[in-house]
Amino acid sequence: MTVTKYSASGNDFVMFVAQKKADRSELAKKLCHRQNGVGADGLVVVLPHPEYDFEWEFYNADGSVADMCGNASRAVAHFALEKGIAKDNKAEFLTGAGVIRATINGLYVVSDMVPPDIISQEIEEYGENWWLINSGVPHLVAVRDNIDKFNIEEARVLRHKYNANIDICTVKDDALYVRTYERGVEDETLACGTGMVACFIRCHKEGKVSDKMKVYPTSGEELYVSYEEGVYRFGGKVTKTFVAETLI
Ligand SMILES: N[C@@H](CCC[C@H](N)C(=O)O)C(=O)O
Repeated sequence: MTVTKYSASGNDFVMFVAQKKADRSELAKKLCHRQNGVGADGLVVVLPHPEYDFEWEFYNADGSVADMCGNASRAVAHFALEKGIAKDNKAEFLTGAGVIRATINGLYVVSDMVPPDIISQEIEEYGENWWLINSGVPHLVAVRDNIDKFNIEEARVLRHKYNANIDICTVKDDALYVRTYERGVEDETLACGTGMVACFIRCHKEGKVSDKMKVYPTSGEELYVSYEEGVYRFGGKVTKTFVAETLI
């Protein structure tokens, strides 16, 4: 099987085109395995759709299905354009969280995110206030003075208690800095798109950021999140790493 590997702000994905929906959970685990497979945070399968350019199946590295992935939404838009599945530098596709519209400009891809749901602003854990926000998938978000220290054991406890990804963020020098413990990878990843958007949403609602902010995840890559005409928008570069024939 031929697969394409992408990195989007440090989140990495294996992707391929298929014709029919299937349970590809075991395949996702094998392909995403860092030693015995291709190695990735997630698998994206692009499938035909009668109304949109395509629809996707998204799997985390542990084989679990997730409704949305902000970084993969940008990478798959680039992939679909190259394959001729999307046209005119635009991709419109169906995810478990709803329809994503992406604009592709070379390697720079911007996704219009699905409308978020702020589930709770009143969660108190480990001496701080967390907001539970669904920005496509659920994120528990705390804002701190600095994010140098991220207690992964505590994040793991919260991840299971709330069945959410866990994010800490800080605003510094007109930019937002974000670290995310990801569900389904079960560790901190180099970046998480829906996590960056969820952090922006909380900071924006609290008046800590302007309508458009540079955002830096753990990888150090520069992205932006904005709130324009009622839409949260997430943009940055994607990297097509390689195309390979797998024997898995
Ligand atoms: N890395 C993604 C989010 C992928 C899904 C997440 N791990 C979950 O299971 O909720 C992103 O860039 O948004």
